[in-house]
This record gives sequence, C-alpha cells and structure tokens, in this order.
Amino acid sequence: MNNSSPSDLIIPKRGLPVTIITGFLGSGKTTLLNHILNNNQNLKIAVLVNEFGDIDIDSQLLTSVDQDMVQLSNGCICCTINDGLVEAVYNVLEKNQLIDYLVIETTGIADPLPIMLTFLGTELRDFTHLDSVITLVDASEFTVDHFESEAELKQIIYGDIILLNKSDLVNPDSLYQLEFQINEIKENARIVRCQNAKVPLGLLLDVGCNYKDIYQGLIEEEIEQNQRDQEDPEHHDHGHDRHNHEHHHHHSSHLDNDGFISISYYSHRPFLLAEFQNFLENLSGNVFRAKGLLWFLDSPNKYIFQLSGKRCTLEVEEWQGSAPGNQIVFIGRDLNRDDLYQQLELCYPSPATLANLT
Ligand SMILES: Nc1nc2c(ncn2[C@@H]2O[C@H](COP(=O)(O)OP(=O)(O)OP(=O)(O)O)[C@@H](O)[C@H]2O)c(=O)[nH]1
Repeated sequence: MNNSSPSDLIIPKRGLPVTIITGFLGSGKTTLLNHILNNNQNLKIAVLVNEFGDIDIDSQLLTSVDQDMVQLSNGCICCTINDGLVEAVYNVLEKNQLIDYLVIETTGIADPLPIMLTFLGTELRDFTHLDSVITLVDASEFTVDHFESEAELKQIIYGDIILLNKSDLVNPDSLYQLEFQINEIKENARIVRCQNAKVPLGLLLDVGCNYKDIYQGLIEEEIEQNQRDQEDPEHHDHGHDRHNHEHHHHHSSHLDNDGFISISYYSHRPFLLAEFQNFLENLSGNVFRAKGLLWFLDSPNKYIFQLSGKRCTLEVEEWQGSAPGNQIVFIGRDLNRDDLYQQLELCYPSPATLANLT
C-alpha cells in the first residue's frame, strides 16, 4: 500500500483535477469528504455537494469548508444536475482562481454517469480533468439485490476506486464475500477496505485512474449532442418536466430516483429525548436513511442525528451561533409525510410538562 502523505501530493497543471465521490445512501460519502478536507494540507479544494432533500444537512456537517463550497440543488439527477453542474463549476472557478482540486459529492441515489459525462463531453473538458470516481460501499448494508436500485449498481460499475467502508461493522469473512460480489459486478475492481473512509489521500486524489475506454462511445455521443445543443439552443430544454422530457442525457429507470423520496421536517420547538427515541423505535422500515440536527428540551446542545439502514447515532455538539431548532431529512420508499409529521408531533412536551418547567 502506498502510504504517501497528503503533503506529497503534487497536482500537475493539466486542467483542474476532479474527483467524483459517489455511493449509496449512508455509505460514507460525507465522511470521506470530511477526511479529505481535514487532511489535504496544501491543496485548495473546492467542493460541490448535491443533496437529495430540501434541507442542506450535508454542508452543515462538513467540518472544514470555506466560501468555495457550493451547494448544488436537488433535482432530476440525470439532467438538471448537468445544467447546474457546468454553472456551479464556473462559479467555483470565478470565485477563486487558485483552486487546486475539485471534489463532487453526489446524492446517494445518483447514477454517476451523467455527472462524469458532463466533465468529459461538455465544454468543461477543456479546463478540467476527471481524475477518478470513488464509490463508497457500506459493508454492513450492501445487499446482492442492490436495494433494487439501478443507481447503486451503476455506482459500482462506474467506480474507479471502490471503498469498502464500515469494515468495523462486519467480520473478515463477510468482507471477503462482499469483495467477491463487487468483483462479479465489476471485474478487477480496485477495492480498498476502510473504516470511516480513512484512506491515505495519496491513494485517492490525483491517481489518474478514470478509465474512459469503457464508455468512450457515450462520451462521443455527449460531445455531439452538446454541439447540437449549442447550434440549436431551443432544443435544449432547461425547464423540462423531469418525468417526461426528451432530453438526451443518459438515463432510464432511475428517473424516479429508484422510487426513493425525501421528506424534510423543520421546527423551532425542542423535542423530548425519550419521546424521540420512542419515535425511532416505531419508525417505519421504509425509512432507509435519515439525518438531521436536533434540539432537545433536556439539553442545551445540538444533536447530530444519523440513521443509516438499521443503525442510528446521536452525536452531541454545541449550537455555535445558529439558533436551536430541528431539521431532519427522511429518505425512503413509500413514505407518508402526514404519518411522519404526526409521529414527530408526539415528540414535543405537553403543555403540562412545559408549565411544570417554568
Ligand atoms: N461504524 C461506522 N460508521 C460509519 C463509517 N463511515 C461512516 N459512518 C457513519 O455512517 C453514517 C452515514 O455516513 P455519511 O458519511 O453521512 O454517509 P453519506 O454517504 O454521505 O450519506 P447520504 O447523505 O445518505 O448520501 C454516519 O453516521 C457516519 O458517521 C464507518 O466506517 N464505520
């Protein structure tokens, strides 16, 4: 294993190097991004984060971000992101000419191909250089049916480096099995086992291992289509209906985000911790992923709430500047907003409890 330290990284000047971080819901993408941002030392890294959900939780969980950070909005990942992506990259470059590196975190249900093609087949290819696609796989949750998600499968197929993350949660035999299964999806996959995505940055950044040959035809199609779009901009419909558009980008059944939907929740009243725990115990199995910042009557602190598959954590931090409140995003299939909201309403203290406190 190459143990080069981040300070050994010398990024050649051949266009802004770009790394795309992808991986299924809760697999550890933001954890990896934090690892990169906290250990990059000399590199000035710009970050683009795309979230599935109206509330921008991820950017609030990045520990070391400056003004170069740009949040991409939610949308039909296969197309809207492409229009927004070119613009967002320009924004980043305009803000700061001295950026050494660009890292993009996709949503957990994104097919990375359209994002890759945006770098390889549009005007971005003139001044950026796609270094690699890193795919996180949650060793404790990965299933052979890939959560019935086409995007999850594509993330592995197009991953140049697969990080088999959360290796602490499974035994070595299972890790071996998982490696076998991943290799069945992608022959000779470059797999690195890790915990909390802690991999030496020399193995991840500026590794030049984006193997374009396997989708060269798609790149050429993309280039041709972009040329046609430029000649006839009317044809390029930016405000399209995401479920019924004739846009050229490469997508198919993941148009509905593989059936995943997100529900966001805000409030400015504190929950009761015990009631919230009760809420979690009774939470529908259809909620695959949830994350948020929570305020409890019982504590002056901020709680970072993470639910990924069957696992759930609450980490304590200080509010530091921001006003206390609750922000949660739930992601899953067949979720019912009214039911969720009603259950959350039960997490608040009753008027009698509040009266007793004053
Ligand atoms: N036990 C364990 N937990 C981990 C590891 N890596 C990440 N986690 C936890 O898994 C949860 C999800 O991690 P994130 O980095 O937010 O995952 P993500 O891929 O960005 O998730 P999305 O926001 O759904 O796209 C968090 O609670 C992390 O602390 C690991 O190696 N071991």
